[in-house]
Amino acid sequence: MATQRIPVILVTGFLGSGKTTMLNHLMRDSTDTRIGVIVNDFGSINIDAMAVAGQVDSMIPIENGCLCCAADASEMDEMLERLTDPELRIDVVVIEASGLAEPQSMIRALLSSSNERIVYGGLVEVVDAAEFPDTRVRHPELDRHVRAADLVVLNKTDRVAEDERRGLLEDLQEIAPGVPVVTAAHGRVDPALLFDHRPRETAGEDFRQLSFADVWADETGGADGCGDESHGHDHSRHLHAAYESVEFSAAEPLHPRRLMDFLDSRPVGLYRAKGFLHFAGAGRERKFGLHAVGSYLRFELSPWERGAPRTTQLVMIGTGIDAGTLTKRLAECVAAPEEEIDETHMMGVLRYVNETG
Ligand SMILES: Nc1nc2c(ncn2[C@@H]2O[C@H](COP(=O)(O)OP(=O)(O)OP(=O)(O)O)[C@@H](O)[C@H]2O)c(=O)[nH]1
Repeated sequence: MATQRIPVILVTGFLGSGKTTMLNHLMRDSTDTRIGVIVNDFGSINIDAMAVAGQVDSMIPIENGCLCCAADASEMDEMLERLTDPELRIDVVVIEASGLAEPQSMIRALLSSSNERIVYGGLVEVVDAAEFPDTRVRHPELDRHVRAADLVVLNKTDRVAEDERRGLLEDLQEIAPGVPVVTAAHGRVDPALLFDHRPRETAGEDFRQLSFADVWADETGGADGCGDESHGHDHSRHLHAAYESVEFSAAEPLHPRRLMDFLDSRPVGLYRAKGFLHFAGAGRERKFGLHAVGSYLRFELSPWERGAPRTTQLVMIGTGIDAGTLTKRLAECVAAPEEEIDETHMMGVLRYVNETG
């Protein structure tokens, strides 16, 4: 008899490429599908989980680390066990990996899962059209990630000119011949590309017949860059081996001008910053979502949740960043109670407010 198994889809992509944005779009656009989500944040404050919460049928956040390493098969199994509890009636599970995860390690963990209620549903790699050429130079291993994908989403096409977009499509075809690529702005892809609107009858058949050999095989010589002694991996080749995260929280509101000074002179190694800001003065009534990716900076405004504490929570991710200096500089952005802060102090911030966000 055919078994009805729940597809598990992996969403990977470098820091800030738009994974959470796409996930939120998918959830908004798939009201007839019950989606369970596992969100893996690299830092210890769950910014991504906060951005996804409320839209999803069930979610398990995993913070501080990279699922590709944290998840040996049994750990991954435990999380999937919870999400695939028949009582939750989940149709599809989406795992949003951290921006530094190794896709192939995650595929391997999924394929070796002993959970009989799931089936590997494929890998979606989100590519940041604006940043990819530079990021690829710094991290040639991204090519391997693209090759592991079943679908590549070339996101942020609104940030590149038409000829750049065409050039990127050609590059992606060269890197991963035959892997389908869809272009998107703000992660708006058709959910049907990722999952059926109703649960599929798999009859034991995988979405894509990936074998262990596929997962291990790679043009770079067979390794996926992951693996401890016990299964022959070398974690030092993982993207996240070179990155570190620094968290900052403050209960007291920030001075908007000092915060902008900090952001304008952020160290080059600080590639990604995200979180929520609580400003003193004219901006105090709104929650400012902060997103920095490379040189890109945006604030997304939203109301503070009723009854929720107004605080600042930030995660910064980069290479060669000095935690002590960053924390000290941010602490200096906290406004003193006697400081007068008016609209003019907010002007630097408002230049980066996302009108569509
Ligand atoms: N202009 C533009 N901005 C985008 C697009 N997609 C996402 N963004 C913005 O890019 C920033 C990062 O997006 P996220 O969805 O948080 O990226 P992510 O891949 O989940 O980030 P990490 O989890 O930190 O790796 C946010 O400010 C988004 O609003 C897009 O297509 N165009």
